[in-house]
Amino acid sequence: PAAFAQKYSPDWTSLKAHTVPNWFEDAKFGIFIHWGLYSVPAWAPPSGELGKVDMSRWFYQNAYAEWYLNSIRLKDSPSYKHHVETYGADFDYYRFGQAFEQQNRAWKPQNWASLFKDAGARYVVLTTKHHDGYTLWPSKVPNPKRPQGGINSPRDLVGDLTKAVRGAGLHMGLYYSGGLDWTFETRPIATMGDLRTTAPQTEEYARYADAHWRELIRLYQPSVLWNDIGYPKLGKPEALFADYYNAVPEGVINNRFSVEYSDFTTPEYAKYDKITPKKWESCRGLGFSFGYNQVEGPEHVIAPEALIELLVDIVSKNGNLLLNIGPKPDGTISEIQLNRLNALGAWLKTNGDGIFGSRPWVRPSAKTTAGGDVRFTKKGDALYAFLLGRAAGPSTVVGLTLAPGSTVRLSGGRSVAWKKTGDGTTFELPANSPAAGPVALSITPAPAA
Ligand SMILES: C[C@@H]1N[C@H](CNC(=O)CCc2c[nH]c3ccccc23)[C@@H](O)[C@H](O)[C@@H]1O
Repeated sequence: PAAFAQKYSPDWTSLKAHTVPNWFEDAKFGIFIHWGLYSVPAWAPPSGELGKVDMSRWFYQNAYAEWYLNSIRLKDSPSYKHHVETYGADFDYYRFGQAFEQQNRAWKPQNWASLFKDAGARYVVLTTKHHDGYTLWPSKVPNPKRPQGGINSPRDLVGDLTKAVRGAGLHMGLYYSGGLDWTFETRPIATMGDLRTTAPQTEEYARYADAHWRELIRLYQPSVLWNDIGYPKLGKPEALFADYYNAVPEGVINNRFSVEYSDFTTPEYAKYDKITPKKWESCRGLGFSFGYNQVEGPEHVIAPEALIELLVDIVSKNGNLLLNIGPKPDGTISEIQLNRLNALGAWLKTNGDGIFGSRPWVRPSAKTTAGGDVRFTKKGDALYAFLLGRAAGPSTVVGLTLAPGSTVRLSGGRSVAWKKTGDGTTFELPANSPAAGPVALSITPAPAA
């Protein structure tokens, strides 16, 4: 029997030999899931997107519903007011565990797996422990701050979803809040400075976080290590990374372990504006929150067309979109979130050929003479041009020159007439684009530039 090469050793030179596997490059679209005790109150002021709210206000009006515990520790926050009115001032946050554990008994993970598959997602990343310290798997690692327990899900939510997601042919990744754990540090965070000083740095916590990641890798062999908001300085990420890659050769590691090394970067409610050679993944909620927020309405949630255009833009620049869903405690998903997933899935069903398995072209974008936006991807000998907005009728893409005899098709196969003009190439698009979202054209052979 071939000896299993223990290929990686715990040093950066060895780890740098790891390359981003094709499955992650090809995947383009993943589903993030934030599910936990915070899903019970499911309440946050929809104050705006991260990056669009002044940091001096962000923590007091935190739009992230998964930050509920911190928000109710800030006595002049809208969340504290809501908490007192709804549960009473002396209702301890961790008592939400009873409702969460009772309600998720009804949850059927295969329903999520088929929903995400139909949406066109190729991988899933689930929170295993968020900042509140509650673990979504029955961890055997004792929490020294909770000797009496009550911080671990009795049901193996992580394992149940992993099995269902892999059964549907998707990759399974795991999120872990390495940087913050509010069972170790209970001081409220009102500023970015507090965020740094409340990140637990004891040897005890570093051992706890390392042991948790190692338990998760041993139990589930996740395809993605999605650590969040930093890692304790006394933690041993390089040893963790080497053991992880030896156990999961096609695994990928994100850039939030407080070390230089990563397989991919993780702009949050943000994206790059040009082709970025290092693999990246943009994450965001459908609204302003990752955890389910019951007060979010259509005015806070990204529109279907904007969501599809966001994915196309990110893919044209070498990124993936990790789109978050915030489920209710019983595992059901709100109508508006289902609506957006279905819109994206419907568009990808017809137009996904130029998305999945594609790579960036020589340039990511162009304009039409009508001022419309165009995004490019390349796959095999085809160039794909996505005309954003409701492109219809004769549309001229500026600066694009096709070789004579090139074939142009709409996704789904219908051929499209084209001609060279002074500005570029004019395509005779159908008079009205049937479904929402960009018109996708495949052009073979792909022009050189
Ligand atoms: C996927 C999201 N990641 C958040 C942490 N984000 C980051 O560390 C990068 C962006 C960032 C920098 N400083 C912050 C302060 C508050 C929230 C986000 C950030 C988490 O706080 C949030 O709850 C959710 O899990």
